[in-house]
Order: sequence, then C-alpha cells, then structure tokens
Amino acid sequence: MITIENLSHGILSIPYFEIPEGITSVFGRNGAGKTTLLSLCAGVLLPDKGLVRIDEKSPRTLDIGWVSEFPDRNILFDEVFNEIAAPLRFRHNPIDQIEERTGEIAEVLQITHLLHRKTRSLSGGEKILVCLACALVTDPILLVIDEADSHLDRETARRVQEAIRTVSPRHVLQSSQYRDNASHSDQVVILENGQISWEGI
Ligand SMILES: Nc1ncnc2c1ncn2[C@@H]1O[C@H](COP(=O)(O)OP(=O)(O)OP(=O)(O)O)[C@@H](O)[C@H]1O
Repeated sequence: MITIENLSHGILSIPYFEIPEGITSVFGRNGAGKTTLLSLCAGVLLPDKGLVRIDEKSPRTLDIGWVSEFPDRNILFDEVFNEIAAPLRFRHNPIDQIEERTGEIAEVLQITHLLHRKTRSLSGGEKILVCLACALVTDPILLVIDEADSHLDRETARRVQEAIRTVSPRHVLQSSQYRDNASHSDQVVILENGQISWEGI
C-alpha cells in the first residue's frame, strides 16, 4: 500500500490518499502534476510538506524501477545486454545469475533478439522496452512508468502491459494522457491542477 498524508509539493496538494497494490494509472492534462506525484512516490523528490510511504517505509529505502518518456536520458551502456544487466552488476550478483535473469526478463518483454544490438541503433520504442527490462530486472517493489507509452504503437503498448502483468511488481504507477490505458489498470486516478479529482476502478 502506498500512503500519502498531508502532501504539499509545488502544484500538488493531497490531504490523504491510499494507493492499493496493483496497476494504477494516473491521468491528467499537461501540467496537472502527474510526474510530480510519480517522483514523490518513487522517492526521486522529497515532499516540501507531508509524507509518502510504501508499506510504511520511505520510498528512498526501497528498490524502485523508473521508466521515463525520454529513454536516451537513462541509457548508459553500448550494448543492450550490458544495459539490462547493469543494475544486477552494480549489486555484485554472481555472473550466472546475471545472465539468467537478464535473459529471462528479455524473454518476458520479447526483446531477446535485441540483446546484442548497440543501444544507439535502437528505435525509440525499442529503447523504452530496454529501459523497462532494466527497471524490472531487479524485481522492484514499485515500477513507475512516466508517459513512456507516447513512443509505443498500440500492439507494443499491449505487450508492455502483458509483460508488467507477468513480472507483477507489487505496485505499478503509470502516467499517461491516453485514457485507453485505463482498461489495463486496477485503479485509475485523475489529477486536475495538482488535486485528485477522481479515483476508482
Ligand atoms: N522543478 C520545478 N520547478 C517549478 N515548477 C515545476 C517544477 N517541476 C514541475 N513544475 C511545475 O509543476 C506543474 C506540474 O508539473 P508535472 O511535470 O508534474 O505535470 P505533468 O502532469 O506530468 O505534465 P506533462 O503531462 O506536461 O508532463 C507544472 O506547471 C510544472 O511547470
């Protein structure tokens, strides 16, 4: 459970809100506060006022995966395999486990054929899939996807939603301007001018 209490940060103002486990889609117009909310839940930002907790813990103490709208800002390595394996290497996991887990997550996302490609040669949508694999490879408690669907065609977007269901992080928070995504979600939150104007299923 993600719990938000007396939150005030920039445009955002949320007195109390609970986000249950599952896939939660956050919709809202440009500037409504979607990225700010996601950043606070991921611990990327600390709130000016109030608290955000995931299972009663600070997000900064937990393993959280983040996929942004701009994959070029995240990709660090030359080859896809190395990019996806990097979070496991940073943790000094054994080599055989790194190879097995990297292959497993690539298979779930149906990008095994990309593993030995140069990252700079990938299309925008392929880069998003690689970033998603990288975010999921450590099995995070929360996966955040910030408007990454704007680069994906309908079929790839559907594949991403299926992959998320397969890997099944405890929490998924995804922001989008496309309300089609609501059909893949367990919960929907609508933000208007920094406030939650609607929430439901
Ligand atoms: N670091 C910052 N300093 C000042 N204002 C900011 C900062 N970050 C965001 N804002 C403002 O807060 C508001 C909400 O921004 P946010 O990026 O959360 O909206 P969003 O719903 O994700 O928008 P979009 O769909 O355009 O990406 C915007 O008016 C934005 O200009």
